Amino acid sequence: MESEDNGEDLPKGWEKRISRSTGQVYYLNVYTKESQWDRPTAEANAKDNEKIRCSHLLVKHCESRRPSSWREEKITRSKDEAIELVNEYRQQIDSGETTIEELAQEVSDCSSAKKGGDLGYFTRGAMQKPFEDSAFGLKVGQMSDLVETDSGVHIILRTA
Ligand SMILES: O=C(N[C@H](Cc1nc2ccccc2[nH]1)C(=O)O)c1cc2ccccc2s1
Repeated sequence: MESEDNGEDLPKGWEKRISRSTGQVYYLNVYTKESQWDRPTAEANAKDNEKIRCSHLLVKHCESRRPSSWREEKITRSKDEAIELVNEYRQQIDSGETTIEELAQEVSDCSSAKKGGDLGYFTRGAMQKPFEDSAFGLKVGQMSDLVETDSGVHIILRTA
């Protein structure tokens, strides 16, 4: 017998949602962000295609894979200077003076700067490994320490 929605708790890892277009109830796997119409009967598993969402601030330097950005045609700062800058930005965020989204819009050398550094949802395998390892190690709402990739020096905020 299909278990009616008699207010019974959902199996772990599922959330009940209402479709904005049809008003129908559907169920969201909170790990993979996949959704389904049928009421789940088993725990959601965080398959290896788990999706998370992050925003980040990137400061490139002369050794970056592509030492150019919307901000600067030719980026010449040294890696050490980039690290110093990111540490300063981190302090401004930690002090509450600004947010990573606000700061990313002004100073991030990634094209995601236009969207406050939002990279959208992604699974493992999508981003450079050091970035992925840091991002998937964060809890939602948590900010990373400095992360170095071939692109430059990042601060990451996991948003979902
Ligand atoms: O690789 C990108 N941008 C590069 C810089 C960069 N390198 C990264 C490495 C890891 C994560 C984000 C990164 N952004 C660039 O502009 O030179 C991306 C931009 C955007 C924008 C929106 C959503 C995803 C992405 S990934």
